[in-house]
Amino acid sequence: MTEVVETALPKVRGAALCADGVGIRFDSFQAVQNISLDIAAGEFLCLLGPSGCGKSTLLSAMAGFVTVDEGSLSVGGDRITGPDPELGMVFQSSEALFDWMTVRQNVAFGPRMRGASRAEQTKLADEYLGLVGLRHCADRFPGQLSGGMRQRVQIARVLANEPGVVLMDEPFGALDAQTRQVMQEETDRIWRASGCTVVFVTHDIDEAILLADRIAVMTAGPAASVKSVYPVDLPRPRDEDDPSAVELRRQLREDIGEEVRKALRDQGLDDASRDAEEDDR
Ligand SMILES: Nc1ncnc2c1ncn2[C@@H]1O[C@H](COP(=O)(O)OP(=O)(O)OP(=O)(O)O)[C@@H](O)[C@H]1O
Repeated sequence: MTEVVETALPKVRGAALCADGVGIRFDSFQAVQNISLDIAAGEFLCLLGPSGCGKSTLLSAMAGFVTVDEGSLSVGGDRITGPDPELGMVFQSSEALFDWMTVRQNVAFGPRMRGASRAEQTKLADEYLGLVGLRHCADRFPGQLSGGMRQRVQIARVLANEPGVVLMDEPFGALDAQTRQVMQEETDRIWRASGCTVVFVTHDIDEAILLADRIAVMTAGPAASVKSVYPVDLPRPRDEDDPSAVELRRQLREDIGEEVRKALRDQGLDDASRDAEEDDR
């Protein structure tokens, strides 16, 4: 059980994120095309879609790491032209942490870079470590923590920059099933406490139903776009056995299954496509 320290953190106000007709190419390869999404301030949006459709590419463009070739992306009404303190990214791998720094130094890194005083750095780091339930680990090094704990440090480090939007690229993909479940519950709690807007990429339909306000399903690539957007009108914390959750899971499986089969057919893997169809039945 995570020991969560009550904090006096001000609610960080989420920022709205808007994609307007976004297209991204790698040389002559059109990865995504005509993506339009209006994500409200404080909303939790999950991006689901077949493997290789362009979820990470879109998320990286939202983070300002990848240039948009058509259309535009904006945060809080300002066009995204590169990395921006308003946009925080949590990666799948906790290798993103600095192994030679203590947990506290890792979380204080952003405030230090923006010139906060030493006392303010420590205060912010401890506040956010409290929020993710890891204040007691502040003096340890990342290598001394479990995978789930390292991911919580990553989340605290991003939140210490007080971004309006947190972008998460399959952050729990490398964790075992049990730790993953704990992290999903933690994410729900941390997101509500922080008030940030979250865009969360996942392969996992159940994870999306557990966390999202809305789920955007992408088509198979190349030139992937948004196929459908599902609101998740279920009370939190979510009950996966709620009949509405069961029905939503069925719809999402069908919707994504169609795209996976299309992708397999396009790759000439028709036998695999037939097998996938049979698995769905
Ligand atoms: N730097 C790059 N150069 C060339 N092609 C790229 C580059 N990055 C991604 N792609 C291609 O763009 C497409 C989308 O890749 P992306 O990683 O965004 O998909 P994804 O939906 O996140 O996949 P997965 O679910 O398997 O992680 C793929 O065909 C990939 O090969």
